[in-house]
Amino acid sequence: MGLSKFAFTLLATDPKSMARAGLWETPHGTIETPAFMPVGTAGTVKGLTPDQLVATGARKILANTYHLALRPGPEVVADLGGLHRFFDWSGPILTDSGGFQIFSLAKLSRMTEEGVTFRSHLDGSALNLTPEKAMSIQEFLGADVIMCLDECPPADAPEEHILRAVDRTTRWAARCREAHQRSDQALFGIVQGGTIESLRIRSAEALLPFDFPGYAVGGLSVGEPPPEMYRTLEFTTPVLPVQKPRYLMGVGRPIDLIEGVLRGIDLFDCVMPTRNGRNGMAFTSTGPVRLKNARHLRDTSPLDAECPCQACQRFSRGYLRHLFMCGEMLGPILLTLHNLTFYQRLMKGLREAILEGRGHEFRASQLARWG
Ligand SMILES: CNc1nc2cc3c(=O)[nH]c(N)nc3c(CC[C@H]3O[C@@H](OC)[C@H](OC)[C@@H]3OC)c2[nH]1
Repeated sequence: MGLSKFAFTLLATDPKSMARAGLWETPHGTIETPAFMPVGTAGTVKGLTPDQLVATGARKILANTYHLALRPGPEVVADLGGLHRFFDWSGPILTDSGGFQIFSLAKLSRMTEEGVTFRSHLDGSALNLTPEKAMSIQEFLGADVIMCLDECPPADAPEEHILRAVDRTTRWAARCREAHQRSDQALFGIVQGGTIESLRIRSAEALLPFDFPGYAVGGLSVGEPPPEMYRTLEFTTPVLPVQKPRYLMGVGRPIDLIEGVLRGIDLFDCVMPTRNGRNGMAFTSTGPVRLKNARHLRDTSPLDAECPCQACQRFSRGYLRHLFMCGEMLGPILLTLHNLTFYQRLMKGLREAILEGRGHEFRASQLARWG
């Protein structure tokens, strides 16, 4: 059975929370969970070479179907050897189905039962994304983990809109399951339902019979208050299979990763460490640091004394600030390197705490230091 390639082994579950630590086998290596996946939208984590990315501790990255489907196009990526060859990444890769990006990026988009029609944000050309096309695109790209095409309603959508999105997402999941051919790829179902318990349960229960190798919690990190996201996880993850990985899409800040793990999430992705890094905002073990702030002008201290990354081991805060003030490209590169190292070290610490039975104490230990 092809999907035996995606065995997920639980190593420990925290006695006082839903936190778990596990090992997830993929055709491109084993992922230690909980894990954070850096976002690489157009086939690159902006500013980093693959070796630098490995140095941060990352073992899995994302590409993004919407961007690559438009440019250079799935067939071109396939002709160039597929995503792993394309950016010479030997680790696992996950792609999204593209539906979410279409709503956040495309100029015009319209959704019907058939699929989503939209105009490319690049050249305005009209495109049509159906569940079947989302499968063939992701098969051409060749990621290890691919996502169903789903409908992610805005956080403030009325309940009947969220209900319609849940049921369409379920119908599209059936079409994706039907259309997906490659047995060396794991197709994840995506649970919708906003922050409404009955609709989250409806969505999760409707996806269980498909026996997906993993389940994503979608429809969050779309503007809802964090406590609403946490509450939603509390009644959503228990409906999902214990023995399958759970992926919370688009999340989040460091505290959101901790709160998500404590509520049973295994995988995360977010642009925050890379995007904030490019803008001079660093996550550190004593809280966030805005490097463009004048207070760092003559600061000889490292960005984060506990961090093993190049930015912290070799340079002063004064130098890093200088790079940003001059618009030097080394600034964003070094802070991207640092922020991803911070996220990977955070997940490593959380995983070790869970393995030692003290996962539930991890939040307090971190918050005390972040100020
Ligand atoms: C920021 N908040 C957020 N909430 C989200 C909710 C959904 C959702 O319900 N369904 C789908 N299909 N995708 C979602 C996504 C996009 C994740 C992708 O966004 C990409 O980041 C730019 C990344 O791809 C490099 C990732 O692909 C795996 C969300 N992002």
